[in-house]
Amino acid sequence: MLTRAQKTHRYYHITIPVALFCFWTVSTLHGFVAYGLVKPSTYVVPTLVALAVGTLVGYLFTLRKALQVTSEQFRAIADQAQEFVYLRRVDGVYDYVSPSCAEITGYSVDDFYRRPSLMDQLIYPEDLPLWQNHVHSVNEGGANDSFDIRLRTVDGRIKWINHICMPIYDEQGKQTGVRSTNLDITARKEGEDKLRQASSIFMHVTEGVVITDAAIKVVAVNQAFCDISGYAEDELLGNTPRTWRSQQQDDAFYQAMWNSINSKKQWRGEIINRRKNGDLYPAWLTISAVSDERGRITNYVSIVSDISNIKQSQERIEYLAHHDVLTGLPNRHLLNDRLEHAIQRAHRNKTQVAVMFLDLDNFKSINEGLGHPVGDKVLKVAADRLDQVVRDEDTVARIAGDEFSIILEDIVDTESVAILASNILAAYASPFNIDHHELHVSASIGISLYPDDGDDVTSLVKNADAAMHQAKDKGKGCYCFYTQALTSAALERLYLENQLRKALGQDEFQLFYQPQYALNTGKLIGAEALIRWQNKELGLVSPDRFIPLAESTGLILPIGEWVLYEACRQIKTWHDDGLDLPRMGVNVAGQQVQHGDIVHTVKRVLEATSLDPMYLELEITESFIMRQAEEAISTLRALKELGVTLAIDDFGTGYSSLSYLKILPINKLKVDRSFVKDIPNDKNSEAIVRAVIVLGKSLQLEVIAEGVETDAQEAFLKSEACDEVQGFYYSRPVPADEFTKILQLSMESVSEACATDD
Ligand SMILES: Nc1nc2c(ncn2[C@@H]2O[C@H](COP(=O)(O)O[C@H]3[C@@H](O)[C@H](n4cnc5c(=O)[nH]c(N)nc54)O[C@@H]3COP(=O)(O)O)[C@@H](O)[C@H]2O)c(=O)[nH]1
Repeated sequence: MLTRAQKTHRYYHITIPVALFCFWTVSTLHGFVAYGLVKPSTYVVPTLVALAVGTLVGYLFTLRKALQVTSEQFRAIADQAQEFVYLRRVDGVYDYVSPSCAEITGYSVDDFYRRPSLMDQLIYPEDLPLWQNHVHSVNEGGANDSFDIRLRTVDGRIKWINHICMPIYDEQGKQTGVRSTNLDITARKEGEDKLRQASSIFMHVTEGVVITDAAIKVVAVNQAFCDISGYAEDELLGNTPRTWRSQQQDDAFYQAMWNSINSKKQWRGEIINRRKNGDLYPAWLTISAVSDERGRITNYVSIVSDISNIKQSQERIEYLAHHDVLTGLPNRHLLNDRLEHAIQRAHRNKTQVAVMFLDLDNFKSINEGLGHPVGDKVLKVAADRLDQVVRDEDTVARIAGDEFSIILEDIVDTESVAILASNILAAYASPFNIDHHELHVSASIGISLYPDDGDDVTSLVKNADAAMHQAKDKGKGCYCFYTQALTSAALERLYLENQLRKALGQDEFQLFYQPQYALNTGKLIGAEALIRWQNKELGLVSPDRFIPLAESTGLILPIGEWVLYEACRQIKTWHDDGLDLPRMGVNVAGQQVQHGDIVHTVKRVLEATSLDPMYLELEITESFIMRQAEEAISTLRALKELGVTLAIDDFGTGYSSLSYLKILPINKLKVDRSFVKDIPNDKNSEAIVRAVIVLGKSLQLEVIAEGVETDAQEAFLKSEACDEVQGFYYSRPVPADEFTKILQLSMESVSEACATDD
């Protein structure tokens, strides 16, 4: 590779001898012509001058040759150098550029010769201030300089170089340029970066890292491990992992661990370690063996994660998955597990297991009437009382809402189970005092026995549930053992429920209307709307059969709303058709009132049907009103404010409190038909009916007697001055078209009576 100077002066060594020879020839010829051949001075002087000049030139040539050799040696070295070497004049022109410039920068030697100061243009923009400083200080006569800097190669890559720069001066000490070597240190820089990152990770990672040598002596630990273990770094360095061993793992554990490390170069798993303060903690540990290039293990790197929190969360999740949060009792899953095991044990030991299914009787009223916080407290007290009655080895579980289940193992005889059931009922006998409320909570209990009533979890729980429903049907607050007959009853109930769910959508309901009359005038004063269910498969289903089911399944809400709408629509239609009906009585189930939406529902229905509220009478059962007296009052008042009238249905059956009767916003008492039925044979019934009529009068309430079937009953009621009557004696409940005829007849008789009066 030729430098720019070599290229310029490559023919000088021929030019100078030729010039000397010309000088000697011209001088000698000049002497010969001027002084003649014989005179020595004519050729001696030029010869001496030529010899002297020749000697001097020869010396200079030797000197130059020596310089040229040195320069060629420099070039040879520079050409071979890994570094990119250049000589640059102060004006930026390159006198020499080594070939490795192409490898480092991507630009060729000729690119550098052609483009002065090319190096300045390659500097990475962020490093330009550093470079410009350097150039400035070199130009200002600065000394040698060495630093790392980034440049951008021809294809846009960034490379790190170590730049060494020395100023070049002429004989007068004036700086003529610079000599520079540039070593590509990109790989080293990347290595340093990686090392820095690794070191940063080592120091800051939240997992503990322990590095041992091949002899398993700790050579490095990070801060995280010191935090986890409680040891300071210098307490660990030089020691072995025995320092934090917990002795919780046996020899076989360590044997398996080392087998894995030796064969797979790695082991990972859970381990119990001991902190410096003696506490044990679970850790997730990964140990990796590190080998040198010859495959010899040089170190072991352990990564330790303290998983105490994860373990605690796991245990919490496990607990929540198997327990009821409110009461802390096992939930349905755990109950099923335990029952499964109990059955297996009983099977092996030829013993019996009893399953009790317990449902609180009036919990819904409390929960909805007094609010869920009170309901929650009731459930807790109910759970505590249960827990106190059963044996330690029995399982008490809360399986849903107000339903609990108890597993009794190793029972000697069914009598002992019955005694326990009685004890549970007795435990609920005393009132629950919650938030200043004295609440009376009873329970219904169903009992099934393994192996007689089922040999698996599902059938035992299902049969205990069926027995519990039997206890409810028997009047609540009692217990029942499962019998085979209950299964068919439960199946029928399920079938009925499924049909009932579809009934509204399939338009299977219809309203019948039963007339009500003023006893002293015989005038039609109203009608009671009574629902009928015509099902394709079941035929006509009595409300006595499906209303309790609708109430227990919550279906009473949509069904009740449908009844309300249909009754209001019908009376409005009659009115629009000019048929006079002063009042329409509609039965409202307790749940509809408790649900809290009844006021809005009634308002919405009245608006939708454009019925004047004065024509609507809501009949609410006495038992519900008295159970929920305090809570019901505000709802009844709101209903009254809408303009509707209110009647207490089935009066006489629900232990009315006189104090409540006085403040309830009601208009009418409806004597239950069970009392009317026994008139005139039963003096007690007569006395009750008489008392209700007197009570109604004293409270300025109207009294209607329902279930009137005979003229004797009517005569009795007349003699006691009962206001109104309803019953088969006058008419059975009839469909709307038949009732239209009753209405028309009634209007005709009224106009006849008016005509007679006239
Ligand atoms: N929540 C709702 N309950 C309703 C609705 N429709 C009816 N019911 C309740 O179902 C029970 C049975 O009702 P039903 O079979 O319709 O019986 C009513 C009358 O038919 C019957 N009655 C009337 N007069 C006589 C009679 O002289 N003798 C006799 N043996 N029975 C007679 O009484 C029932 C009306 O009772 P009541 O509502 O108490 O006035 C019943 O409890 C209904 O309340 C509904 O839409 N929603």
